[in-house]
Amino acid sequence: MSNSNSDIESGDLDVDLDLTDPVLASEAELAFEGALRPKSLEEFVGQTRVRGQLQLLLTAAMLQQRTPDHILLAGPPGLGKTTLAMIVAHEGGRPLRMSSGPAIQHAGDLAAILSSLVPGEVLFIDEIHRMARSAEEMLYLAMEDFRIDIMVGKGAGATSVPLDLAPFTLVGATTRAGLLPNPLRDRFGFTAHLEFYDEAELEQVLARAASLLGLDADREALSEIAGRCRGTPRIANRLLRRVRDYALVHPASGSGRRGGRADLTAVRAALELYDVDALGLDRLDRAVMQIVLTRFGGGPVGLNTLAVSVGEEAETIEAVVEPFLVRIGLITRTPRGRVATPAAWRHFGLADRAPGAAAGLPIDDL
Ligand SMILES: Nc1ncnc2c1ncn2[C@@H]1O[C@H](COP(=O)(O)OP(=O)(O)OP(=O)(O)O)[C@@H](O)[C@H]1O
Ligand SMILES: [Mg+2]
Repeated sequence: MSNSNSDIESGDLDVDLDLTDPVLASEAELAFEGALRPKSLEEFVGQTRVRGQLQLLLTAAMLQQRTPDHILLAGPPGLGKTTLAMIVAHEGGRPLRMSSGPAIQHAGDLAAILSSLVPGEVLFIDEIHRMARSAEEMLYLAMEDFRIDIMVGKGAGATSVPLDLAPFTLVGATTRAGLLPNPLRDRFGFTAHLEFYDEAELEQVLARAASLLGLDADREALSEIAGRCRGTPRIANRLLRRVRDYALVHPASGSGRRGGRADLTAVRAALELYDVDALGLDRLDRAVMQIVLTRFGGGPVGLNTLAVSVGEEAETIEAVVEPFLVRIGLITRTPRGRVATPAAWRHFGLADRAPGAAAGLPIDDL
């Protein structure tokens, strides 16, 4: 936790803000997210490679007046998958139908959606790895031939009736591309792998959001938030909103725009209050790291053991917490489990307890 000259003690308040779980986000947060979503590829910040690839695919389809190929968007939560799906529809002037894997639990659920698509429609299936297996098989045929077979009747008298579908573009999103069966993955014409954003890109995301919120935030303030949002635009926007709240409640001297004025002091105070440390680790990240470091002496620890120890789903640890911890070099994945790096021991002020420290090795040599 960084020092701040705030007069607020974060320990006095029981604030439990989940910065990563979209399911726990309040409706207000979701409305806020929607309002900040870029509407075109041009407005979409960063992911230069994916943007170029998508642009080419969409433009080629437009030139030939056909529906674009199916697109799979893969990557950790909050990096812009839903936003890109909406952009694909918007850029081509096509209607968009939104569904999700957990909502498709029977082949019939999918048949109902597919048979009601209009020509050229974009069908977005979020969390596509959670779709029922029977629906997955129906989707193979639908993606390839724009056709499905509907079973009529039961038992020995059952027959399958083919049904032609309107040509459509499937946009699938997944945080766990590895869980998709190969036949499904292979039927996408293009897979976009979204990467975490760098700080310069996050500053752009934040500058855009601040201006939409009418918040007057200086460069230093935005850069501080950018360094603490785990490479994730959703978290950047959410932290910015907390900073905006802080700026409204503690107006700095001098003028501000309608949404208030935020400087470095306000950012540090707000983020300290919400328990976001200098690296952007939140409570869950820190809980995971503490367990690896203190209970398991730095590891290796298996994913399931870790999940049980912090009382979280293994899936959350694997999809939400771990990719970031690996990316910033606090843990590494080994065949025997997760292992803390020297940087982790240092960040948590435990360098003297690191394995080998007693032997007098400098921590960087461990
Ligand atoms: N490249 C970007 N430029 C600007 N804002 C972005 C960008 N990517 C994402 N955002 C913002 O981040 C928020 C989250 O993005 P989005 O909902 O698309 O993420 P997601 O990948 O679908 O996450 P999940 O896996 O949780 O569904 C949106 O409100 C959007 O405004
Ligand atoms: Mg999404």
